Amino acid sequence: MKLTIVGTGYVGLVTGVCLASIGHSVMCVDVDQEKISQLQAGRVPFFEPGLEELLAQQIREDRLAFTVDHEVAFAQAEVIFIAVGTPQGIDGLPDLRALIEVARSIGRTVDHDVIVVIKSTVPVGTNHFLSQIIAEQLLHPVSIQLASNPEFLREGSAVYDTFHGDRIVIGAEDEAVAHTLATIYQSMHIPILHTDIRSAEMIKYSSNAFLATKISFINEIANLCERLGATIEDVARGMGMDQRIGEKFLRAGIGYGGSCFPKDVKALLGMADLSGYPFQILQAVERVNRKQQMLLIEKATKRLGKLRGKRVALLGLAFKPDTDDMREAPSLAIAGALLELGAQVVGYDPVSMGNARYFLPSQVELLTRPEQALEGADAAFILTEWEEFTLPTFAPLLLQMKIPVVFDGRNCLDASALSELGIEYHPIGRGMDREMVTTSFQEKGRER
Ligand SMILES: NC(=O)C1=CN([C@@H]2O[C@H](COP(=O)(O)OP(=O)(O)OC[C@H]3O[C@@H](n4cnc5c(N)ncnc54)[C@H](O)[C@@H]3O)[C@@H](O)[C@H]2O)C=CC1
Ligand SMILES: O=C(O)[C@H]1O[C@H](OP(=O)(O)OP(=O)(O)OC[C@H]2O[C@@H](n3ccc(=O)[nH]c3=O)[C@H](O)[C@@H]2O)[C@H](O)[C@@H](O)[C@@H]1O
Repeated sequence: MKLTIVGTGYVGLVTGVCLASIGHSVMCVDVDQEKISQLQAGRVPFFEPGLEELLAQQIREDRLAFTVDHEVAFAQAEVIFIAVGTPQGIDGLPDLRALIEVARSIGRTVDHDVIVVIKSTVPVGTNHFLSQIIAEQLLHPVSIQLASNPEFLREGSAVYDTFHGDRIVIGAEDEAVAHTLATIYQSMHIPILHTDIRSAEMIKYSSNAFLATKISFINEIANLCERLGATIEDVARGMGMDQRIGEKFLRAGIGYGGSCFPKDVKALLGMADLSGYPFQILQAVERVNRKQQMLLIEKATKRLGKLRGKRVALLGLAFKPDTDDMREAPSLAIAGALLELGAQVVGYDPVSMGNARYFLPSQVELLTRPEQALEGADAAFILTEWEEFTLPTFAPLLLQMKIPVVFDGRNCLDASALSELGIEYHPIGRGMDREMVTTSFQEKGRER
């Protein structure tokens, strides 16, 4: 089919490239001329494993093209997918300006019947709202039907996720529209769930909010494990083996970040608020996440005393490995808090140094090699579980520190390798003082 994708961010580009690779003819449009020029030259403007190879192949095989001209992009389209950003607005709710702009442009431009699919994550009711905007702008007597098709890919494994998704959700009021969309994805052999539009919009937010809840929950269990002398990895494994719980998203750490969980949790809280329903669990999820981001600072202060004047090396700045995305990365809150405490902050990341310079305060010194960041440091914070930190070649670099003390916010280092080198290691959720906690707790019981 002839498909158009509006917006060439993560979702738009990955969707466009993947749909081209299963044989559709795809035209991508973006307002960012520089991005489009890069894409036309076969370059992906962000770090995403496997995407550039697939992009180049689709361009070569003439199934994928790019433009900044909406008229050109819409001219042949049978289905238009909208995947523009819906960033958090000043009131905490998603900013829908880019979507509204695209809806107006579709209304003014399209001169044939077309299905418009909203892929962007949007508050419940937005599809309906956008269909009104399109209708207000229509210059031609055509039928434009809307559908919701939320996206569930993760950055860092976006291409894999697109071909191996657990489900494709299609929100459409019209059976024929749902059928056309199902046909587009047919060769991916992924289960398709057809719902009404509002439920599809809600599935996206509830899924992200539930995953964020899982993370805050396991982080609180980890904090308790430290106090009660248990080990979070064993606890998470034991919980996850119960298929009703599932093993995924039970990695304790310094909290979730990224362009979606923080914003989508806020948006769902905002929607609940506007409808007069206090969403108490989700309020706690957000609070726990904010607190968890400060955990390494608490641990370092306990171990080293006041951090004023101390040199702290932040290793890993992106919000997770295999991406250079710095949006809402825990490193931002941690660096800001350390600077406020008067610490000297240095940072290193294998791929996100360019974005890090743009997102982090200028007082944070960025160094191009981990050993440079570690040299003379009083503390090292591991903030992203990049593979290079887990290799045997990494641990000896920690000996460059003033005193080698590591606070691992992702529990990704090998504790026994560090101990052999005489490096002091502070992971998350691994209780050390089992005896003391157990006896004091049991003694209390005996007293009763
Ligand atoms: N990043 C992710 O992993 C995921 C994002 N989402 C959702 O998908 C949506 C898009 O997210 P990202 O791809 O991260 O966004 P992004 O911010 O990386 O990219 C958005 C793109 O839209 C373009 N754009 C803005 N206005 C435009 C217009 N009028 N016409 C054409 N292009 C326009 C921008 O120039 C930009 O290239 C958001 O709603 C997000 O919540 C959903 C699942 C995963
Ligand atoms: O709506 C979105 O944009 C996307 O948001 C997340 O994907 P993403 O943000 O790319 O990354 P995740 O792998 O989900 O990680 C998010 C954050 O949670 C943290 N995390 C994840 C898993 C875990 O067990 N523990 C944990 O702390 C990560 O470090 C990261 O900071 C969802 O996983 C996707 O399904 C969804 O499409």
